[in-house]
Amino acid sequence: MIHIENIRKVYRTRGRTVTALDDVSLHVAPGEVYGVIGRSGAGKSTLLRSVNMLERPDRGRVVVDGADMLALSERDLRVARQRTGMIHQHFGLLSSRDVAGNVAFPLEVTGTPAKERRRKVAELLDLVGLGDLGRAYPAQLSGGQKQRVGIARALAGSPSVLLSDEATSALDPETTGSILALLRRLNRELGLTVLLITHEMDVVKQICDSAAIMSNGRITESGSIPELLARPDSELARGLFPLPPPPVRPGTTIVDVTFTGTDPARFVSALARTYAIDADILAGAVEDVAGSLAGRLRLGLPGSPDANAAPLAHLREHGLALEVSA
Ligand SMILES: Nc1ncnc2c1ncn2[C@@H]1O[C@H](COP(=O)(O)OP(=O)(O)OP(=O)(O)O)[C@@H](O)[C@H]1O
Repeated sequence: MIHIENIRKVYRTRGRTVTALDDVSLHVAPGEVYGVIGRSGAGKSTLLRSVNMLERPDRGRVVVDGADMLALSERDLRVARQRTGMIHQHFGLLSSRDVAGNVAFPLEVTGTPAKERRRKVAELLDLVGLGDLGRAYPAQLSGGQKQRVGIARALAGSPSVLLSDEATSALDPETTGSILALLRRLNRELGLTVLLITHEMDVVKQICDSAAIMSNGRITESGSIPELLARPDSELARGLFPLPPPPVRPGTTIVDVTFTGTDPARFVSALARTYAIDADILAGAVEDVAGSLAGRLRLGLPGSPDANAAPLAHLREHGLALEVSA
């Protein structure tokens, strides 16, 4: 649905040169919720804005729903942008217009007749749970309600793709949860593909099917969440399930096991059953990630890593990612 290939973007301002995107490629499949996570300045906004050409990459290729975005004329680009809705951290609502007027705005721009506009606005407000707030003004709304208006407006052009620019960063955790649940529902019910950028691991944990980690204008890790968690030394796993530094325990093998879709009790009891090992559980973080159980568990196995070669191989053979320290 979104194919970004080897894009590069360099900003040059007053003698300063910043490479915001350094050979970035990303592939978002139709119907998935894809999160790009990274620190401030990593290049996330530039990447997101390159999808609908709010920023034009210096080179590379961006294809959205079959349209080669860099090759489009201004007119065709306007049409392609309507198929790509966008929501923002600070909502971007017009304070002089009521809720219905804000949602109607893109429909006015594209010349939708008034009657059709009214029908569509009512339908969109119902969809985002604001059916009775059409006459309210943005100043009268909570942050969560404002973002719902932003989402309704972004969906006015019946887009196939929704771009979310830190949409929950200005919201408290509970409201964040309800907006993410709404995005997930729209993703499932409308088949909407969602590409979001965030600096919060919790957002990835709550709704993403796939993710990429960005740092200094580059993508350091990308793939589906189970794929990423299965990688040895996964940066995403460490971010999602932080554990304290490993303790020093002479004569013990410390192993951090990352798992997804497995009940951790199963591999701990398999070690006891097959190898008669009494593993100590030293730390752990287990959560529901995108609907399945995932986490990291730190085990202490008696003996050196060499002495534990067979049980460690057994764990790896069962698809678990391990980080071993003595
Ligand atoms: N219009 C611009 N002109 C010059 N430099 C820019 C411009 N936009 C972004 N940059 C620089 O490009 C780099 C990447 O910025 P970008 O906003 O894409 O990162 P980000 O990961 O979204 O960070 P944040 O979460 O703080 O917005 C930063 O060093 C930033 O200062």
